Amino acid sequence: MANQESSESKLVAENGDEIPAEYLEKDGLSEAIDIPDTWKDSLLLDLSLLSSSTPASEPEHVKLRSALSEWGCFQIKNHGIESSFQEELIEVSKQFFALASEEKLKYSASDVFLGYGSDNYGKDGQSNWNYRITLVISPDGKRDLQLWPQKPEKFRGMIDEYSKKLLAMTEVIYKAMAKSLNLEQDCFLNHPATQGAIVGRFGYYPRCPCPERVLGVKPHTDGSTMTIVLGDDQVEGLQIKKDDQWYKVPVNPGVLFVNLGDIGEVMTNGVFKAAVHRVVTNSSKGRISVTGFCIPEKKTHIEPLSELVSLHRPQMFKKLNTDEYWKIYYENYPYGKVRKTIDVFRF
Ligand SMILES: O=C(O)CCC(=O)C(=O)O
Ligand SMILES: [Fe+2]
Repeated sequence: MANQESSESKLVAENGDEIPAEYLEKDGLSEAIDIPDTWKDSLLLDLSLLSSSTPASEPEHVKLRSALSEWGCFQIKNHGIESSFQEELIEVSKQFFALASEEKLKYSASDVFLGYGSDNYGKDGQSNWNYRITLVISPDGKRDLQLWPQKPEKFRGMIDEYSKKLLAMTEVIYKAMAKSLNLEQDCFLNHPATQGAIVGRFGYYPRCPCPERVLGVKPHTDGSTMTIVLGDDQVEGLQIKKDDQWYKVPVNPGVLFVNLGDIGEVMTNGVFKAAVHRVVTNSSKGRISVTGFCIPEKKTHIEPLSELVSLHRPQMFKKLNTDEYWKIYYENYPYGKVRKTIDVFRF
């Protein structure tokens, strides 16, 4: 990864300079369309109808199952996080990115993934138009507080509070996923894939003079079990791909976006899909997002749940070791060789 000093100066193109070739997509971007109205409703779930006391017969479980099998993602409302809290977290994140470079660079790390920096890979067409700070936010014992910003003053407290809310939400969703598949309700929660950590990625996508050829994040699936995105409610940017067509994720105040990652697809033996997604840029507005990735522990072996393997549905993925998985993910992720790392583990 390029050093943080140079990555900090590269995005000055947002002020009208020429865009460095490393950000430019050779062939431009394929167009995205709105999600058809018929699907929009099916992809918006009411989390209050999916709490642990809800019987599996609740129709919202059918919606959940079909959203994850067809799209690998959905949006949630009535999740218990106040809109005012969401707005404040976006605002405080924005204030962090508005700080002087010198202050932000205090939190850069040698790690390819954690700390402050940008997805700057230095080769033509490979860099993403963003700044981000990535932190382990849960459980408390796995946090590296050296990387947690001291400014703005409220940031740490809000991250702490959000991590607790996220954890509670993931538990509800894992249980609902199990029920939607007629499985024992704790089968995901008790699985090693959900015992790791939640990593928070606070992202800033500056406005970009050439959104037709520059992406905030290139097409990928997440290396997570599940991911929850809190997006700016003023600016679109996230898009999902289904059957070779890109769709814009609608901006909906108070609503969160949930997608399955590669590990979730492996666990469910491909019954649920990891959503392929990307982030586009915008010529008039910058965008902020707060993404929570639920990732398994290092050196963990993951294979499909035996309940989802049968004569009719043979095992689709080999047992994977998370260290091996991440090695392949990082060898390929920025370079566009393998967009879905789990394809390597497919039978
Ligand atoms: O900013 C977003 O909306 C999503 C970011 C994302 O896909 C990622 O960091 O993996
Ligand atoms: Fe992602």
